[in-house]
Amino acid sequence: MSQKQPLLITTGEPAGIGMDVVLLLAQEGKLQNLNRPIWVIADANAMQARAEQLLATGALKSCPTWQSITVTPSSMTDVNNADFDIANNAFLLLDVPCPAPVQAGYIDTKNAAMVAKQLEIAHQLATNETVAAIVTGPLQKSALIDADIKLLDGTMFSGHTEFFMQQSGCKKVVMMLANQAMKVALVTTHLALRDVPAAITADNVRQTVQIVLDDMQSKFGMASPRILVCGLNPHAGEGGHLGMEEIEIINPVLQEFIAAGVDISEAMPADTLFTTRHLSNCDAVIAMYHDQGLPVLKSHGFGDTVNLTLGLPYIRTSVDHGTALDLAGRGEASATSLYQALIMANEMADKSLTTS
Ligand SMILES: NC(=O)c1ccc[n+]([C@@H]2O[C@H](COP(=O)([O-])OP(=O)(O)OC[C@H]3O[C@@H](n4cnc5c(N)ncnc54)[C@H](O)[C@@H]3O)[C@@H](O)[C@H]2O)c1
Ligand SMILES: N[C@H](C(=O)O)[C@H](O)COP(=O)(O)O
Repeated sequence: MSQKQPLLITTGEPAGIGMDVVLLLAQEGKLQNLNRPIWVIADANAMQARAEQLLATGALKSCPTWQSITVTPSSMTDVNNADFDIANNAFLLLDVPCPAPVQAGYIDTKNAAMVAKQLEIAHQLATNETVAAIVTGPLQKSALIDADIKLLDGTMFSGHTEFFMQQSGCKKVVMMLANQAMKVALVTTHLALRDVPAAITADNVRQTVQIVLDDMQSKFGMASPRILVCGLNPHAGEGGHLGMEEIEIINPVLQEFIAAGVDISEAMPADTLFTTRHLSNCDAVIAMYHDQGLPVLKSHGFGDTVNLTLGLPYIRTSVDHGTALDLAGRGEASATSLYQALIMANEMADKSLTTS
């Protein structure tokens, strides 16, 4: 095996495009050019079936080769000692079987536990440093919720970000999405819009800014990042006439950072923050909620964007897209976001080797 630790891909929802994009990158030789072994968690039979489906569409010209190993909690030692023939295989497949048959494009909630299992294994392998980073494929949050799969604290499964945060014992992590045009970090993540205002607390804003500052340095090598912050309300509250969160909560916290010499703005109107003049003079934007920041970012590079979690004890990057059930097995899914997520994880892993 190569001396470098592997990058671990979870393929997520088996009915979605997670396995498709792995197979497409393998065909292009893009899993093999990263200089690290690639491990992939999936159902081995479903992976074989998806490859045959993609061969039938013509999207795959020939079937990539991979080596397979069965994974159970008791076989983790085998995984750690896997003798992976990297020269002749695109990836090592960690086989986690699905209890129900997999049909591309059609969710079966009986397979939701297998999706959660992928994340548990990934967390375990990243925590014990068997793998250098986790790169997640898309899962269908509603399938896990419908199957009554909960986060560690007993609340509804809301996403990878919250899952890895709780598994790692972190009180707070930050979702950031990044592409060539911008980096956007979020104060709140997968929360109903009506619950957002209550979650905009001084502690939440302060912890978000601190994690962004720390990880912009440790993960992107920026010692003094320039950060712009969105207000919560239209026109950043219009001087208090359209909401008081900016005056009472957000700006007092931002002023603490400004006083400490951090290059950060006070709350700005979100509609004009995302303009070229401002973006060209900043390294990261902090948005208050999911659909304040992510639509702008994705409209500037859906397919070339990486989702990453800041504040975790290990590296986790992800695709920018969902399960795309309409494209699964059809050979029409783009694998560029997975490739960008792998490149970013690889660079961060190399960087942590040189700085540790
Ligand atoms: N990383 C993740 O796990 C992740 C990310 C986003 C959404 N989701 C989940 O995915 C499910 C479906 O979400 P959605 O429909 O909002 O978003 P989606 O990204 O699955 O699909 C939105 C549109 O983009 C297209 N698309 C998506 N990925 C593509 C690709 N690789 N190449 C070409 N076209 C692509 C789809 O065909 C669809 O038209 C939801 O359960 C959502 O929570 C998961
Ligand atoms: N909010 C993410 C996005 O829009 O791409 C997506 O839902 C994935 O979130 P997790 O990485 O937490 O599953």
